[in-house]
Amino acid sequence: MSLQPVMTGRGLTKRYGRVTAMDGADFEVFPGEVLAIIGDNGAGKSTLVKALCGAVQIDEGEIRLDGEAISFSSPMEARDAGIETVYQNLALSPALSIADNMFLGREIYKDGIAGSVFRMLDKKQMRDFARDKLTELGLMTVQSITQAVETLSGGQRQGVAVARAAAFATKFVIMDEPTAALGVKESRRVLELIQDVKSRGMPIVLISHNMPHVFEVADRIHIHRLSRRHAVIRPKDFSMSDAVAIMTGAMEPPADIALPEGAVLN
Ligand SMILES: Nc1ncnc2c1ncn2[C@@H]1O[C@H](COP(=O)(O)OP(=O)(O)OP(=O)(O)O)[C@@H](O)[C@H]1O
Repeated sequence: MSLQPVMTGRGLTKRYGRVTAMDGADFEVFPGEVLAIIGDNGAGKSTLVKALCGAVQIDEGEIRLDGEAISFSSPMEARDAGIETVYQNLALSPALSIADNMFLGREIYKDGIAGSVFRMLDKKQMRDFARDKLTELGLMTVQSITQAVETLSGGQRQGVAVARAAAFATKFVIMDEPTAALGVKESRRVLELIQDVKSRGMPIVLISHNMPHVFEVADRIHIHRLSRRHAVIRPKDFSMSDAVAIMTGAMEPPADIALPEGAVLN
């Protein structure tokens, strides 16, 4: 049996009035890999991942999840299907606790009438789950799970966002510039987290402008150029300057899309 992609996009097109943000873009992510997406400003990377996670609706093309054609009308639907997104601007509520943030929008209610009628939250279960997930990823350095997110450092907040995504994703996690706002030490921790999440078998799609970070963690690099996929390379086959040259059009892209071992494209 060949390795099948978790998600594929074919001919994805998105127009905003006269601007074509995505123009026949292809995409695929396979089980167990970190797929980085790079491209110049305005190349259409964000539009692509927004289409994959239901935040943008495509005008043309087809998206398949585990081989089934899907069309998410909201990020909530993509989340329900097992695709979690960690946004650059951290979609956390600062005033809420770590545990409450982890369960934002998917709170656990108490059993019986207390939950079904009076909508009482099962705070203990949520706290225990949040603590377990943060501990699993080596993130329980915070004093308490009931601590407000606004009291955490940028790196710790990013940790909570990654732990939340890793805890609930069943298909893959999308990370949009997860290290952009962080210092050197905090970025390092996030890169380790990416490796940890990958080692649990969860694929990651990582948008980043940071070439050293991309080359450190990616198994494959999807290069986006002029609103579509231009190339897919393996970091071990190319240098960072080659990747940038392909991205800017200064170097011809390789003829073939690099695939994980054992994978075929239909
Ligand atoms: N909501 C929108 N309305 C109008 N134009 C848009 C919208 N979103 C994106 N665009 C345009 O589509 C193109 C692709 O944008 P996109 O944000 O996907 O690029 P990007 O590769 O993620 O860029 P960056 O690296 O700067 O974040 C750009 O020309 C952008 O101005």
